[in-house]
Amino acid sequence: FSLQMQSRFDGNMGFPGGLMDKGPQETPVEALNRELVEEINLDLSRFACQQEDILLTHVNHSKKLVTYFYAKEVNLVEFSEIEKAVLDSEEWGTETYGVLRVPLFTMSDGYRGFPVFLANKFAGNARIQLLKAITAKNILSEDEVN
Ligand SMILES: O=c1[nH]cnc2c1ncn2[C@H]1C[C@H](O)[C@@H](COP(=O)(O)OP(=O)(O)O)O1
Repeated sequence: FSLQMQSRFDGNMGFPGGLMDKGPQETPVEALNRELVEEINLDLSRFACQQEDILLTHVNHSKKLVTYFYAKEVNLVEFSEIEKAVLDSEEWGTETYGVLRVPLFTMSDGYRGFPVFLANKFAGNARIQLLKAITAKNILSEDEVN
């Protein structure tokens, strides 16, 4: 398994995505697909997210924000193509500062690998979203994550 995140302009780790445009003109999944093109140059003809890819909805009362988290499964060849396309995205170097694979293992010292990665700073609730994706997609069990 591999799992893609990005380093953001603000120094946080996060997932590609963003806010919906104001007004009724786009649904959450349409906004996501628009942001995926802007931030990671995703080929929507092959990899567009669908409503059924939704994993988590979260309400942030203090920020008056509802976040929707979608996870799309692809094979390793596709994953690699998606990674390489990021360098040609419109927002490379402005919003998107790096594309990264999350280390989905823990080394024999019990710390290096995934635990070290989790010590990063994450945008919004991206850390919770990451843990949800890992258990929902059966990459690690809840016990292993804990
Ligand atoms: O990966 C994320 N998971 C959850 N929330 C996130 C993530 N990345 C950003 N955010 C939060 C942080 C901000 O409150 C908003 C908007 O983020 P941003 O990327 O700056 O949005 P735009 O592209 O400017 O629309 O979401």
